[in-house]
Amino acid sequence: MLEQEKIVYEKSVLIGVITQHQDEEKSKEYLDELEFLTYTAGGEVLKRFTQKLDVPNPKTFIGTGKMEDVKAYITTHDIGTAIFDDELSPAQQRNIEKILQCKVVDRTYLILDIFAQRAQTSYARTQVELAQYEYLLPRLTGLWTHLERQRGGIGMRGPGETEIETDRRIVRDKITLLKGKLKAIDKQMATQRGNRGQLVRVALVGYTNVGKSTLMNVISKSEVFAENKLFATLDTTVRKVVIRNLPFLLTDTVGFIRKLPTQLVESFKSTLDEVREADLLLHVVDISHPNFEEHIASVNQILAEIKSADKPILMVFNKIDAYQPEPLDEDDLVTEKTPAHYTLAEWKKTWMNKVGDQALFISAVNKENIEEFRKKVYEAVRKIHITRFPYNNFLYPEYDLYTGEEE
Ligand SMILES: Nc1nc2c(ncn2[C@@H]2O[C@H](COP(=O)(O)OP(=O)(O)OP(=O)(O)O)[C@@H](O)[C@H]2O)c(=O)[nH]1
Ligand SMILES: [Mg+2]
Repeated sequence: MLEQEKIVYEKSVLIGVITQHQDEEKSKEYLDELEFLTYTAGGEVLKRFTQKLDVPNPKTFIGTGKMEDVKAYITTHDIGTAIFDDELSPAQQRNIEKILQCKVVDRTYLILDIFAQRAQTSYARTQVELAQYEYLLPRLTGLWTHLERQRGGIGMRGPGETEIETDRRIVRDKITLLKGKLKAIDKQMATQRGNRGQLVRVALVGYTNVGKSTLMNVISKSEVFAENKLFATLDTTVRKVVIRNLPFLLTDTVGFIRKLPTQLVESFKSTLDEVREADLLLHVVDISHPNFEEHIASVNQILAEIKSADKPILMVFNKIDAYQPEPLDEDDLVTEKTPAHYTLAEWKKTWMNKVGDQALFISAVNKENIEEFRKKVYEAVRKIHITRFPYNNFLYPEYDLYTGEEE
């Protein structure tokens, strides 16, 4: 059902809108991210279209004139997929497909497609499959039936045409089946988590591609798959880590993203349970990304949704090696100084004011400040550990920098 195959980069166009809630700059940021998603899914973007819109057209999302432009471009450039940044209703998707005569996918489906491509374990695959079927169910009639599904590529790694052409009942049965299967695995995983005993649990959380897996590798000396694409990690990895005799469990989790499809949040319940059941969260941030503050906000929002926002959290600002403030000439009295101009020192101060000493700045790749990172993690874990094992409290002295051997 889920196919993993190497594909040639498929020619795509992106379509986004500028609205009251989403100005030109924001719209550009979203499209940058959508382009990265497209690349991750195996596509290349030849052109972006944007339109100012107060309310989306109920039939075709964007207006008729703009649609003509898109169609002309698609025809002359042999475009395989039109990718919309916003969620399309099933009817909109069908209408647009009829007009454009190419595949039409939205951000949600693109993310589902990437997840399908990357799911490794049977658990992750089941979760993705369920999310795909739920996405497909309201869209069953006539979806891409005029296109050859055999060609593969973006959006084609989902349930195939046989299911689509038979009837919804089969899909519903399949959904029930997958839900049952997941429930069984969830139970099993809950037991497994229960069996891990009383060790302190620490979870790496953060936006996708911030360096969680890289950091996991650095601190646990393990080999977790990391790469410069979105959603490199779909399956949770749990490692036992020991810092100065102090053992704890470290979990690497799936990265978060804006507009995370609700189907996915739901079906990745067990993955998120790892976060929910953690004692301490390491919120990793890519400070070199121009929108890192927004990323923090969306991660915090998801943490709140899964009722994990009030756990102890260490803010780990990663990729300081790649951070570059926008230059601001000292003589320039016109340009207003914005956070984009902050130096690293200014960011440190800002975050110190916000969260005290619960913020640190590192480079996982260059191993900069890793010693301080270990110290902070050690101290935070120790605090929790000694409430659980008060009798061996003396085993874990204050971490003192620059002495003692590293684990
Ligand atoms: N410059 C720089 N790049 C880094 C650093 N840490 C990680 N990266 C790079 O960032 C990319 C993403 O790293 P991952 O560790 O896969 O990120 P992740 O947060 O696990 O990503 P997902 O699993 O996709 O959510 C890789 O190309 C890393 O090499 C760092 O400190 N500096
Ligand atoms: Mg990862």
